[in-house]
Amino acid sequence: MTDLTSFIAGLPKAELHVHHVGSASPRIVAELAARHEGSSPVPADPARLADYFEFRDFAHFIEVYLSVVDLIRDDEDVRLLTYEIGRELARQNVRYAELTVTPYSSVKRGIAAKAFCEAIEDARAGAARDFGVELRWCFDIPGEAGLPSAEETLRIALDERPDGLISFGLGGPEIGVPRPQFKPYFDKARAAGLHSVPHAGETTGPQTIWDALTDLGAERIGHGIAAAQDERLMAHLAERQIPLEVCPTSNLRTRAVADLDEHPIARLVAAGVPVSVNSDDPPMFGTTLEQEYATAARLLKLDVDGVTDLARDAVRHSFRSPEGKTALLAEIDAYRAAQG
Ligand SMILES: O=c1[nH]cnc2c1ncn2[C@@H]1O[C@H](CO)[C@@H](O)[C@H]1O
Repeated sequence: MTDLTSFIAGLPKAELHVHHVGSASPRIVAELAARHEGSSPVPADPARLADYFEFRDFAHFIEVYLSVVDLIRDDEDVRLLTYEIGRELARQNVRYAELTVTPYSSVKRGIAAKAFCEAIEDARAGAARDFGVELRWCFDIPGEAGLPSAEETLRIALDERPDGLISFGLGGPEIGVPRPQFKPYFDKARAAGLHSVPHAGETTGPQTIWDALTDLGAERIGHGIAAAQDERLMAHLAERQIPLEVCPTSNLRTRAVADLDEHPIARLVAAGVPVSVNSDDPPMFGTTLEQEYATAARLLKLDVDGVTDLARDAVRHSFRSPEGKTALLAEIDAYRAAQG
């Protein structure tokens, strides 16, 4: 196992499903909380954060998530947070990451859209220069904030159009937030050349995934684990090669699954559904991308070659340029070959 752990650590990787604020390190969260002590429920002591990040259910997780979002008050906070995410990804040998960013939440809290986009782009340039990691953005609609947030997210995406923006998403709760209502916004985002990557089938059943495919033109599905409850849907995803972005520990920690051993990833893979393995909100869930690879290796009974294939699949499912994909695949192959 130690061998596999160190193999995973050194493996060049792509991360396709990781949230911006959900990637803030405990040190940064605690620092921000200390700055706003008295006005925030978030503990200013990093040692107490683990308890704070203990979630009763998905709704509680979103409540806690938004309390951390509340700590980010200006574009300097955004710049620092984003740059530090780049550092942590690079530490794990992630070369390319699609980061889900929710501009609406920050704009609503008083950061101008232009300043927000400049901050993430500055961090993107800094992360490429200083850490050798390529960051790309998925701007997501926070589902709980409804259609006004969809309107505003689309407006920011199209008016600001930061260089790193490649896709349009939909996050937050699924219960009480039907996907079809967001169709007009996804239509416009897709017409403008953005890829469609909504969350679906994380906390509700397969119908939500069907809706994401039919109404939102999903090219990949965030989570999508409920597909395992529907043979026809799994066959459809396999036939069309529509990948799921699977985040095992997240599903455990938000209590979408009761036990990792009950996680449907193996059933999905057995049905031929393309999957990548991702970390979602790593410090909040007490995980890392490396740990997610190790967990997937255990659940899928993978050896070094199987884990290498997982890394390759994430690159293939990504929206990186063809040259970028070829280069990263070659780097993965060279790493595998050098390990004997
Ligand atoms: O696992 C997740 N599922 C859905 N949304 C999530 C998850 N992790 C973080 N967010 C974030 O929750 C906020 C509120 O909608 C959004 O910012 C979304 O990106």
